[in-house]
Amino acid sequence: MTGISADHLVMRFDRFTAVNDISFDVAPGEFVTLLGPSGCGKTTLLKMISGFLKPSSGRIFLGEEDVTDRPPEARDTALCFQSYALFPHLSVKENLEFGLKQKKIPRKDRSLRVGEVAEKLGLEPQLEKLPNQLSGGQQQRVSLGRALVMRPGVILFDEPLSNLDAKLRDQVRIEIRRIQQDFALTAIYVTHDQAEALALSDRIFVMNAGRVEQADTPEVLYRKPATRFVADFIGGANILPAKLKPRDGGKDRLIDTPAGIFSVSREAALPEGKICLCFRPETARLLSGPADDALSGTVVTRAFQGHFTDLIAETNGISYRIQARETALREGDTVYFTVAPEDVIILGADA
Ligand SMILES: Nc1ncnc2c1ncn2[C@@H]1O[C@H](COP(=O)(O)OP(=O)(O)OP(=O)(O)O)[C@@H](O)[C@H]1O
Repeated sequence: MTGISADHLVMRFDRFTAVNDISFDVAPGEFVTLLGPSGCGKTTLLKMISGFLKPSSGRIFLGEEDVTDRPPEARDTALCFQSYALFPHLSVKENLEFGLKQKKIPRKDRSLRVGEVAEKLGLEPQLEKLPNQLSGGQQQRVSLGRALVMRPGVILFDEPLSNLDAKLRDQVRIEIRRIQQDFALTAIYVTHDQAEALALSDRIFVMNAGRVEQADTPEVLYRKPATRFVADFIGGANILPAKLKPRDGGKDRLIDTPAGIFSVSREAALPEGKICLCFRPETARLLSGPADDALSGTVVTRAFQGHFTDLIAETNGISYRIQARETALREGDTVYFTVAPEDVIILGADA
């Protein structure tokens, strides 16, 4: 297994900096997702790792080896991307074999590898078909298979599921994770779909404007986002302007927001300067009526979602989302709720 390290990577296109001083270590066998909005530099970073782009400055290591100046074919990486890029005139088997032939792998070894990968991916019945005789999911699998037969130490994915419908996306996503583990591959996966990132990754690098804002496990990113951008990008977050109440001698700190006064544990670190308060919609606990420490708002919209009901409520012109397990509340009703101090996240307002 091969780890990946980046040391102060920068990519400039003329005067525009697409990747701005990124350093990281990915452990052997780790599954890391690059997540961020369109244009934040995900694909550029992936292309530098695979060798299709040479960084303006900085170094890339695969294992112990500095590969910065090596072309893609001399790196232990394989790339799998969205437009399946299969050769239309070659059968599935020939498509799978293509890279192996180019690498002059002997015939016997080629059929062994193709057989193994076809079996793992359930492609054996399709081997003689042409790509246009396959479904989108099958084509994506061939594309994945083509990368896997090369037995790379590192596999790189660029939005591999974006051409698939929602159901198939779920299936292939599970397959990708299983295959990555079965083949003990180190994986870097690019997406702007946060649900995909949360479900797949050991760690997610949340990118914004050419930088990594936070690199952490999905759980930490969700529960302890380091910046407002991360809180907003990962999961639904209610973000409210906030001020620390000056006279708060009790067990918890009191935070004043337009939606009411929240408590946050004294242990929670408070950033310098202006702050904002964040809570996740599902952490609001509904009360049956007014209570001492209750927050309240007017229900503006209600949307039944099956296993929960989404309420958009408003207080003093600020709206926020609450996810209720079960509720009879309707538009115009008053919702009373609390958020436990440990579920309240305080962030710098400017970050
Ligand atoms: N060859 C290039 N020349 C000039 N600018 C480029 C080039 N390649 C990328 N860029 C710019 O660099 C920025 C990052 O592009 P990149 O493709 O890495 O974004 P991304 O995060 O992968 O976005 P998306 O999710 O839309 O694919 C964008 O603003 C893009 O316009």
